[in-house]
Amino acid sequence: MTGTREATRPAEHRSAVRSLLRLWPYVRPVHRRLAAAALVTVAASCLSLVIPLALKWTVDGPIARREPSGVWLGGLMLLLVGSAEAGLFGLRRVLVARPLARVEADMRAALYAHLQRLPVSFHDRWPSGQLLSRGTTDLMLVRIFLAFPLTFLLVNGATIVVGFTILLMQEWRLGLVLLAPVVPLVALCWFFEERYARAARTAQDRIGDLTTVIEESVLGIRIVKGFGRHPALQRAFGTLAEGLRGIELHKAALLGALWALIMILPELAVGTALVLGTLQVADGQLSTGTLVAFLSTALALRWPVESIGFLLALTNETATAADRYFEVMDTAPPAAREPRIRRPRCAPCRGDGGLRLEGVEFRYPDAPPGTPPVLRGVDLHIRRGETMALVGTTGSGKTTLVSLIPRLHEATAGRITLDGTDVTAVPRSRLRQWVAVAFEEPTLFSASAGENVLMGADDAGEEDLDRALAVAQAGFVHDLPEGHRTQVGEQGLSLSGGQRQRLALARAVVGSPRFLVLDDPLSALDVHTEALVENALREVLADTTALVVAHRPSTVLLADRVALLSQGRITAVGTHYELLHGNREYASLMSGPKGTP
Ligand SMILES: Nc1ncnc2c1ncn2[C@@H]1O[C@H](COP(=O)(O)OP(=O)(O)OP(=O)(O)O)[C@@H](O)[C@H]1O
Repeated sequence: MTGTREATRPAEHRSAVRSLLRLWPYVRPVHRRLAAAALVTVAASCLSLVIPLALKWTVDGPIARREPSGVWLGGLMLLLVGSAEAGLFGLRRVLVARPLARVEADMRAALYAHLQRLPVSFHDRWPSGQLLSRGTTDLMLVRIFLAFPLTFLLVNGATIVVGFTILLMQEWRLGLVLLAPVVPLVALCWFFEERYARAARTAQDRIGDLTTVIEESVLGIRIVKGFGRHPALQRAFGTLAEGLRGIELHKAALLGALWALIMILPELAVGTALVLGTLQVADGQLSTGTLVAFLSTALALRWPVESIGFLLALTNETATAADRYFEVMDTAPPAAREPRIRRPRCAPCRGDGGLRLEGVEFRYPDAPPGTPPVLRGVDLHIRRGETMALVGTTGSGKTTLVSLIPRLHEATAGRITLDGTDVTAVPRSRLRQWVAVAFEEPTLFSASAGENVLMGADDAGEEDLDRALAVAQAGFVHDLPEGHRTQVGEQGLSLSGGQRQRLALARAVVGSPRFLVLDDPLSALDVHTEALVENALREVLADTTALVVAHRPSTVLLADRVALLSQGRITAVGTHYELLHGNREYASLMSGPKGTP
């Protein structure tokens, strides 16, 4: 269902640090807050190292001298240090919560805006679940990393350095014993990093695949139920989920092994230091207080050392999340082809009015190599104010051709002009104001019926809405419980197919566009409603240059002329009756299998 797509291709080799550094532009606005939080955390952690020193002072001083008042003072010191430590950790949370929510929101907004700019061909290639998981789970990982592992990697690193300095100053030989595991631990982390990164990448990609499957089965629930496909889908989903479970177990095994070794090596060192220290105390080379302080410091360093394992794991997962995020962000919207400077072949404007396609060629980017382009050498001129029907066998490239006009896809050769202006020379925002589209598959959004229609024009008001609903014969909207303010549900699924098509048509005509591109927009209507829509459309189309993909004679009759698309080229242009009598392929298309027009 999801297949091997460009989206799920893991990066060959990457550096976690380089991946994380790419987050800097988003973190920069809040870096002072994060730095303040890190400083507060360092202070809190260092305070925890003061506790063993207070213990040493109490053991070697008041306890050894049997002074109860001194013991109370030692207790008070410990209480104050502990309270200050707790207060500082609380302050850290306050400092990071708001700025990090900002970072996550900004990254998500940037991703969403970028997805809107990316061409349809990108969305054809990327499964929606992969994009969803990158905009949700991956960004959540980034926020958690900035809030917790990043600070604690720095803070625990600083605590370890300060702690070992104190240990070496107290008793350098015992300090070296505790430092001994550092070399094997570094080697271990290096070994672990690469393996864990690979597992983390696979797991995060699988989550994207699972999201795609869930989304597809929820959106296609009618087909799933209608064909009784739920057991098969359940099995397919189970296989994917089982695969993810296996990868998560592999990650847990890697993390478990690393954690065990990270815990055991320092414990062995502490045990050795305890034995050696006790011998030194027995020989009178070391005071009891110093040994207590030494061991308390060593124990206080347990958490910073032990936490390195899972902090590295979280860091790795975040680097993977950052990679996945930037894979989308790095996909540049295709640069608009420069319009070729050409002398118009006919008198300026007169011949160039309307919609003109010259030598247009198109090949889908993911088409198998060696296959011919879907469109090649397409020449077509629709005069200003004219309505042209586009007819062709199924799969001949009609939808592809009309999608080139509003630049949903970019023509790979040739040029398209609107009233003499090359479409590639017009900013997309203006192009979308000039050209309105409606497709056979009407797409509605989770909004009210009116909002769905008004999406077709920036400045349209209630009057335009009523006119557009009338043209599209979408009067049913007024009978909905809350009129045009009624919510139509996700993808408009609370409406019938014909109702959805009429709303999509109303959206196309609401802005009275100069150019209208309709891809078989009446296919779901009954004959009676289709005739009413056509009558109303005729009025709209009188002022508009329109290209209408048509399969049925009734839709073709809307048009002034008809163009026949065959084998990727326009092979005939004329009125419906001219082609019906003069072109066999057209006659056969319009008459159906029995050959009766
Ligand atoms: N995203 C895509 N990637 C690769 N090939 C595609 C893509 N979309 C369509 N095609 C191929 O392009 C060809 C033309 O498809 P298109 O949808 O334009 O045909 P059509 O004439 O509109 O068909 P119909 O009348 O059935 O709607 C088909 O062979 C189709 O398989």
